[in-house]
Amino acid sequence: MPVDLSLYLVTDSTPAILKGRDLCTVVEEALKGGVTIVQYRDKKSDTGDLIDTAKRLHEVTKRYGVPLLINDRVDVALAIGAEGVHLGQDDMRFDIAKKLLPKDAIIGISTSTLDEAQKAIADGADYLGIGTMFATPTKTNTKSVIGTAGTQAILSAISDSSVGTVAIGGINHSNVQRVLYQSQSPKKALDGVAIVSAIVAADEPKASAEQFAKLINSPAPFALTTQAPRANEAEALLHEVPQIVRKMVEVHPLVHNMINFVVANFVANVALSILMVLLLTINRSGASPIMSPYGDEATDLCKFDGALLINMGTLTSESVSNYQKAVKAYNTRGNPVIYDPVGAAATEIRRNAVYQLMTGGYFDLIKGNEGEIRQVWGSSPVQQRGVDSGPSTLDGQQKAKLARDLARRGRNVVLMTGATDYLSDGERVIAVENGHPYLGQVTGTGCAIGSISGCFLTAHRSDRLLAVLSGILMYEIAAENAASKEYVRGPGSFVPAFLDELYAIRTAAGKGDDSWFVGRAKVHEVKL
Ligand SMILES: Cc1ncc(COP(=O)(O)OP(=O)(O)O)c(N)n1
Ligand SMILES: Cc1ncsc1CCOP(=O)(O)O
Repeated sequence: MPVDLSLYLVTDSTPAILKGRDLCTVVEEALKGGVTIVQYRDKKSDTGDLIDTAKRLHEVTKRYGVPLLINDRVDVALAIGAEGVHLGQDDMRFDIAKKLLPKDAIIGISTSTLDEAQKAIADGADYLGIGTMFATPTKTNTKSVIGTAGTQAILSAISDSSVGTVAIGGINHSNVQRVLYQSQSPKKALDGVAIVSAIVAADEPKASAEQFAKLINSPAPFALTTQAPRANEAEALLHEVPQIVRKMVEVHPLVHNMINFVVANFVANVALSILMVLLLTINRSGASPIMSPYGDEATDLCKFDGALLINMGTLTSESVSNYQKAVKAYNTRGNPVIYDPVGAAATEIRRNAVYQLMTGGYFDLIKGNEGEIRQVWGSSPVQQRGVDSGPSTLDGQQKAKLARDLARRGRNVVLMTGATDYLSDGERVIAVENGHPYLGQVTGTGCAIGSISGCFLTAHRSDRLLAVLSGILMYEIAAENAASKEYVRGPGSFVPAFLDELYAIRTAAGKGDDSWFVGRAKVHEVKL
């Protein structure tokens, strides 16, 4: 019978985690809460004590009809008749363990690379413990931290195998749904998650396990199925754009901007031109919009069910923890989160911030220039100077592929901005050639796209790519209209004209007038 790996408890008897409590009592509480498999992992005890504790644990797990596996020690598993073992790469060889253990014993193998996974499958492992997912104080001697992207790469390469899979390392209530969602490859998903401290160290292990079981068995609040491309995808999407703009105007969405101080004023004005906006920067004054980069406020602000924009243009030592708090609040509620990794590759601190944010939360949309998107992908070969993209080294097809691959990896939407914008949800790739060079000469015009996208993602949740596309088109057509005014002579006179044109489109759309859009979109689908 296949083993239920969905909520896999790995024990730890160290004082920092077990906190002096009786291991069997803690495990029994966790079993009451819904743990489906238990691994006894104890690196310190002598063999005699290991056997005694394992025996007691086995009495408990048998009462709940849940298998007990022993970490590393085939001899202990044999001594107490446990259902199986979990072996690391440096433990007893699989073929020897297989020979020693009963035929139906469960054998799980730790894997952090594709080679290890393939070898374990070829040997006949029942399941793979894939990790380390995230760095964790519970095990500091881990070989590598592979995140959801590394896990997805392994799952994708072994999708033909029916081997069981669990992820391990740093998994807790706030990230478990994202781990399951973002690790998923098109043909193979994780069968479960392995947890140590979030259950064993919890004040109430039963409640903790119950909460995990609930989260594992319900879809991630931000989960959406990506749409398969239609025959004439670009045309089909364009057909829907005017109604999405009308919807956005009607819905009046709120966007919580954690934006850099250089562009805050401009972004606020852009957003106000198209809707009502909740703008967060530094001060609060009377009834004007709330101004704060304070992550703790997100717990209240996310209740408005708008979007969150993280724009790390003016990063400080406190920014990342504030962003993380806000992302957690919005992710938990399933509201859209946009990440604009401004200047991502410029400094070591920014590169680390990208890593921390990408591993710590789910972003519905990642929006950036070529240099930023390359850094997020993790392959930036060039040092970015300031926040500009720098000279491009990719042709159109390569840009489209990078946007597609990053979106596929994160199971979200990616917008790579430039003279041509590339937008992808991992399946469809759309190139947009609207806009005007003046946009590149006014600071904040790129950042404002993050805020605009937030409005559209809030108003139209069922197709994120279409939502973002509608926002870009409204924005870039407004820019073209502004630049064509005869009184616009350069970036200075362009800005007020641009705000006016955004306002004009919003007013027209509010009256059901779609004429602003007719024949204007310069959009095509990129086939890869
Ligand atoms: C389910 C599961 N996956 C991975 C591990 C890690 O095992 P290993 O690499 O042997 O490291 P130690 O647990 O021995 O520190 C695991 N125990 N369980
Ligand atoms: C045993 C093990 N192997 C990789 S990470 C890890 C520990 C996971 O502990 P936690 O769930 O507390 O992060």
